[in-house]
Amino acid sequence: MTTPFPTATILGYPRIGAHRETKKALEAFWKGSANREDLDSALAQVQKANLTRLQELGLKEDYAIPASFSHYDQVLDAVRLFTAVPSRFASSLGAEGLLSLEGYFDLARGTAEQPALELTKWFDTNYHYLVPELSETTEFRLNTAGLFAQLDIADEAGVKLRPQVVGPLTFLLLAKAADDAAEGFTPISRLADLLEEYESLLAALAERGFAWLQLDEPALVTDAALAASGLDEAGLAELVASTYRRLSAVEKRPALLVTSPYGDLGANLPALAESGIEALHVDAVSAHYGSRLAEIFDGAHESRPALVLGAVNGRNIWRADLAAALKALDGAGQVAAIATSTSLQHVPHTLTGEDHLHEGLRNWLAFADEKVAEVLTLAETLRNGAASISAEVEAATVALAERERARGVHVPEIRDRVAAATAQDAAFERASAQVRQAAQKSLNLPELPTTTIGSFPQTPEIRKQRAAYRAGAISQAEFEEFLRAEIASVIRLQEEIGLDVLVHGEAERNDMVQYFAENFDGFDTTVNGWVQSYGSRCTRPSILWGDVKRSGEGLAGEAFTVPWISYAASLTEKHVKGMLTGPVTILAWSFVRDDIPRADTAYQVALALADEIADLEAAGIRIIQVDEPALRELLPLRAADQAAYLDWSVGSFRLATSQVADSTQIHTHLCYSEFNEIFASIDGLNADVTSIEAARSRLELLADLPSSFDRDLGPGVWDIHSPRVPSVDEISELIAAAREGVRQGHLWINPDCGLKTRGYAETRASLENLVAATELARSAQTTGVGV
Ligand code: MET
Ligand SMILES: [Zn+2]
Repeated sequence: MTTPFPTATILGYPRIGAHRETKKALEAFWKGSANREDLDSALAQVQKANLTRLQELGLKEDYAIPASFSHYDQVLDAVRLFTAVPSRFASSLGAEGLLSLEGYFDLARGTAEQPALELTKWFDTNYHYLVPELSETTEFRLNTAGLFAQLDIADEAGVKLRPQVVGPLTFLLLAKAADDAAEGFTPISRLADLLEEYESLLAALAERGFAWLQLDEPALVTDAALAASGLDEAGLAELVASTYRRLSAVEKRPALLVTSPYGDLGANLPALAESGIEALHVDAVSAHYGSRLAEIFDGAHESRPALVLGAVNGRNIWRADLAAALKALDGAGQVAAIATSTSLQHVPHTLTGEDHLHEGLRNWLAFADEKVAEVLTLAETLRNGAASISAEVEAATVALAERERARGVHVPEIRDRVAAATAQDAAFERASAQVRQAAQKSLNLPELPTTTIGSFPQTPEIRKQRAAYRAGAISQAEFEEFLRAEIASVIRLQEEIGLDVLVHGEAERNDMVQYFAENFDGFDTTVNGWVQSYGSRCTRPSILWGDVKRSGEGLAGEAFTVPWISYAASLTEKHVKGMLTGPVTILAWSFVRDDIPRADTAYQVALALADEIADLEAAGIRIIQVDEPALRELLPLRAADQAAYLDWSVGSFRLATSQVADSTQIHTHLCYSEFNEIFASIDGLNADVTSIEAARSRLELLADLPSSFDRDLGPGVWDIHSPRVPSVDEISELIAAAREGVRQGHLWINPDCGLKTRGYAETRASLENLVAATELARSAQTTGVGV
């Protein structure tokens, strides 16, 4: 264990490829248009290109580059590495009882017989991992094939890669009990068994001559780890200490680096520091360790791990304030290495090619490659002192000062408006639910009103026309003409089906957040700024860099959804919903400025939306939906921080929606959420009607609905994530369940989510069944049967 830890490193690098080569290779393989050999060679190329680039950038020390490539997901990699395969996937195991790459894809994507492992959010990021399913009989077995294949590719390229694996505690704390596990089984109860496999892994790596291993333990910065382990803070810290004491006691092993991205280790910090590991990474960006680091790493303790300071933000896209980073470095005690705070998997590859970005913006940014350079710059000071990087510090300081002064970053009128609005309670309040419900009787809605969530199928034709418009092949007028025809046909379809509250179908929107980014000041979009969401799926978040208002003249700017909604409304006697994306979701799915509190940005977005809502109302639209599918996404990992977040997230929704007439009905839509936590949020949002994803769980969530709940609710009765058409009977059953749970007169009938990923055939058939089932339920209600 004499190889020193490199002085500069990253916790992980994007694996989607600079031009999404990984995505393309995987999807071609899954489609059958490429064979395994094609896949392997395409992905080896991506990995080699990444290594070459990182070395060129300067990560040249041995073990500076982690083995962070993955064919799908890092947690699933650990499932394969330890053969932690649930029995329902037994047939995906190969002859030796191990998981091949093909079997690995079975777990990721599901098979004809088995749905995939559950996909869920990775801490408070927009990345999603696959949830391991364990039981008391899961037979762990070490299978190094996948990990070694990656290390071999690096060997060929002459790079000494640092093996990287999800740590044992995080693996078990993120896992869930398999369906066939005994009542009361908890994954963490398998720790001792799993550690045997980690011990074998250490031996196998030592055998191959690896001097370092990175074990990622982000679960140790969350309060969810307490619930998952059933321990209190001290109990968990003791478990952490004993786990790593045990691994450190393995005789022939690589030195251990334990990482703790996304937050504060709390009591687990001293536990890890005293456990015998050789290096400990802390996230010095999202945690404020203050003097706690210096107390442990002050140089007097020989037996302490090397401190790897995560000083460069790995998950935002802003250029580092190097002067501030130097200060943090100064206060941290004896720092052995500089790292990113998290893996760089959360940011795009590079700024190279993003030349169209607004004015100075490019100079304020750092994507993955630029962040590597920042890490190297800071690491330089470990050898040569702070003065050695004074030119770089100066350049960063100048860029930051320019950013602060740049046009649009600080718009006094917008700041004043937010300050004035948020100073009054009235800006967040509406009349009581009862008063509103009385005023909304004039909407003349039937019992059990039917509606959809907003989008209709985004057909290949729509995508083709949008691409033609963007490429300049058709004019704006031609494109708009096309969109109007599309809207007319969506309205006609809904009238034929007999839905009650109609939508315009969102054909003009490429994406529910980017569309707003394009119509607001303060945003910019990238051409190639893709980040992995899960597996081969990538998103291209917009960059929220300045103060926000609607684009166009004046502080209020110009309406942009109104022309489409009004056009749709002009084609029908029925109500057409105005459709907006809420402030929290706009923030959650964008890269957000780091120079002012998120709450302030959320309130700016809220007021821009309030302007659009006022214009929709003025145009005669009486039902307005503000979607907040991401409401819970940014929820802090530590309970102590959650109240402040809920205050501004819920507050910004209310600021956007509270200035309407009592007779205007505000809807919201929530999906991808933890159901048990959701009703308090729904109440807080103070919307009149909430549609919520529920079909897959067969409306289980209604069991948690408080009896005092007196708002309207539309639990989804059609799972739109699959192309299956639900029968009238199936929908009737769900409606019956919904009527048990929701107060009479307050139930809406709708699908789970928007229909943009569906085709028209299944959309029409499913909605017809939904309307038929609703009519059956209505007649049962009037005759008193089944109520
Ligand atoms: C992810 S929530 C989607 C809501 C949006 N209105 C749609 O129908 O697509
Ligand atoms: Zn949704």
